[in-house]
Amino acid sequence: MAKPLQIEVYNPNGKYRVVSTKPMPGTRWINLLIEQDCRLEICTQKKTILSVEDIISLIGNKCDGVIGQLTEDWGETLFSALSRAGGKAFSNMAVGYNNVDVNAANKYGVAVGNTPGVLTETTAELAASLSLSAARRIVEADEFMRAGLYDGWLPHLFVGNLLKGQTVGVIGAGRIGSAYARMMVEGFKMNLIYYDLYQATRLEKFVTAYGQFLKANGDQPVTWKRASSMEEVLREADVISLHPILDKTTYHLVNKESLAMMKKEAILVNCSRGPVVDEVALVEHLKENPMFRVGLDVFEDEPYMKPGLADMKNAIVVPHIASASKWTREGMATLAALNVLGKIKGYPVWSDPNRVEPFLDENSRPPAACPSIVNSKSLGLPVSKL
Ligand SMILES: NC(=O)c1ccc[n+]([C@@H]2O[C@H](COP(=O)([O-])OP(=O)(O)OC[C@H]3O[C@@H](n4cnc5c(N)ncnc54)[C@H](O)[C@@H]3O)[C@@H](O)[C@H]2O)c1
Ligand SMILES: O=C(O)[C@H](O)CO
Repeated sequence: MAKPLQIEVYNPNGKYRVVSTKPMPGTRWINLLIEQDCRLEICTQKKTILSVEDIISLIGNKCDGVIGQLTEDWGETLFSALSRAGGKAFSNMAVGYNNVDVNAANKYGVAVGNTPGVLTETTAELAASLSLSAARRIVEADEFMRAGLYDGWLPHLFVGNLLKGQTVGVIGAGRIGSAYARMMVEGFKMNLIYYDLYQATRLEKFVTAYGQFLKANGDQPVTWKRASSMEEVLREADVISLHPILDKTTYHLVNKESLAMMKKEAILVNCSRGPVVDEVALVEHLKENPMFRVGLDVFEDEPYMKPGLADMKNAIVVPHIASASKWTREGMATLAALNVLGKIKGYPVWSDPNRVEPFLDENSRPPAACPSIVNSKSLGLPVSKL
């Protein structure tokens, strides 16, 4: 028989059994659960990615809800196990939920939570950092210094791209894509071209107003354009950042053909999900186009990189850290815990998952609602009037 996984138990006599597959930052989420009569079991096993079998053993015979991670495969097997154990709630500690089979959750009547909003600016800031680092070749220059290769200023040393006046392209102008666009437009006076299935009205208004402000002050105004196809963005933009969800329509959105449409000196940033980019085609493109640069937070076969990527000087790679600020990660833990708690308690679903601030205020009790349940309509869950 497999050895049981290590767990830490809080409030052993609590009425509802909630499992968290990982320790998460902060203590507020723990306190919120135990104050509301939950027995909380946190898996502390030193194993980064838990298997489906590991999670089945954590669920056991009686489990009211699980807080899980984006690295876990939440499909038919886990939802049926959770349902057999009496569970009615699961929440990812992430906004993206491509690791979750929502149809399977619907079949077993399990609510699926996610954590939107709290990570919008944090993730956009990382995308902006990667854009800048790629444009100004910061990682290459840092390696050069540390290798003791710097022997004096030279006119050609690490010459990169100036962002001001160039065009930033955003594919997927939702919460994070729009926040990133605002940063690049306002911070670096870039013009914007974006592609999304929906019009980003607030973003357009922001760029228009900022352009008018610049003009009134005698500066060159910034402009925006909603592209009618992704290809238009690829052809026109100097820096392109990917922020769509991962689904069938965005899998390998950037591939050999689309890379060939981009400018030879363009910068591509991906802080969405790895499979949005065909990484094998990207490695080839980086090899053939040394002036093309890329900043990646996510990878097609995470945690692995496709062969050759790590050798490319024109690639900056970081380990899926876009939401990694203390405040954000603590907030994500809180939202995930409140999704599970709210469903267990029979609370309604918060009416606007884009406005989750009331749940994050440490000085007041959170609203009696689930902050964000992605299958609330399918399950016919009531919506909060608050
Ligand atoms: N790297 C990280 O750590 C990190 C952190 C947070 C989020 N993410 C990823 O970012 C994604 C976006 O998060 P968000 O909060 O901005 O979500 P969101 O739902 O607000 O935005 C996603 C946008 O993508 C658009 N979209 C969907 N299909 C598209 C298509 N085929 N072409 C173009 N646009 C399309 C949607 O219309 C929407 O506007 C998440 O789903 C997650 O996968 C990654
Ligand atoms: O989807 C998400 O939330 C990220 O990938 C982790 O923050």
